[in-house]
Amino acid sequence: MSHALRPTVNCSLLFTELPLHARPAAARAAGFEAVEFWWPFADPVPGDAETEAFITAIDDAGVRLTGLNFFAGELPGPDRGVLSHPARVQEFRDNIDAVAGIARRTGCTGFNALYGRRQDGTDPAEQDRVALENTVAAARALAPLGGTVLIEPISGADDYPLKTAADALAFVARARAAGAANVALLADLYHLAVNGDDVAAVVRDHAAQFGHIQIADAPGRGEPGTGALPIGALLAAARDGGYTGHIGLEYAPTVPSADSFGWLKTT
Ligand SMILES: O=C(O)C(=O)CO
Repeated sequence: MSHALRPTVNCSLLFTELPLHARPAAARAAGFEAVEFWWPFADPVPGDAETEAFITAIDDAGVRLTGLNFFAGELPGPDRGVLSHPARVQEFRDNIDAVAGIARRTGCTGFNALYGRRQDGTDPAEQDRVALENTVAAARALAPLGGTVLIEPISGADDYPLKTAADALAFVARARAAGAANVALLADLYHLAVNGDDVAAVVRDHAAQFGHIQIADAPGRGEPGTGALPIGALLAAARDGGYTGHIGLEYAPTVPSADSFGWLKTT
């Protein structure tokens, strides 16, 4: 990237041609210094050997882990997060400890807690209450490690209640009012655009408060240049607006992953 914004490669969408543990090294070979992952294990609490293998893959590759999603149920799949699921509170709470353990070992500080879809037969207000309590618990556990709990509007599921930046910012404000200062919006420019948000206005008005930015082009979720989103201009505006964090490259490449970075030279 031709500006000061720093890329981090989302190894849950990029380099999926390779086994999970080979992806950090592939990102390094492509010239990157940082990676992020969706929760890379099937269970909320992985075994010690699984955890070690994951951390070793990152350490051996010589990259930094900058972002990690909390356990999100089946993703992609029916769940898209469990933060607001009353029946899954124990799984989420157990997962907080597992995430904190990885944070301690890796220095990772960005943790995406996907909200989850509305559940048939469950009062939305009850889901929102559970999400708030879980968020506060996660924020408290990660604060001593310098961690931030990220709240992300996503697209592709009508019953996922956080669709716009305003939706997520309202929830962030509630978490902060409940005492969790280390909670922030994850502005995924692709999801916001697909959901019809005014992405330029969101960046203009809130860039300095973003906890993290992720990018993919829209439509299609491919690498920048495969759709119509003015990603270069949006990232420049984010920088001008005071955003200094990483940029998560969270796209599904339309070409082999290693060949999908040409756009970086001109962005
Ligand atoms: O589910 C998705 O599409 C995500 O972006 C998760 O981080």
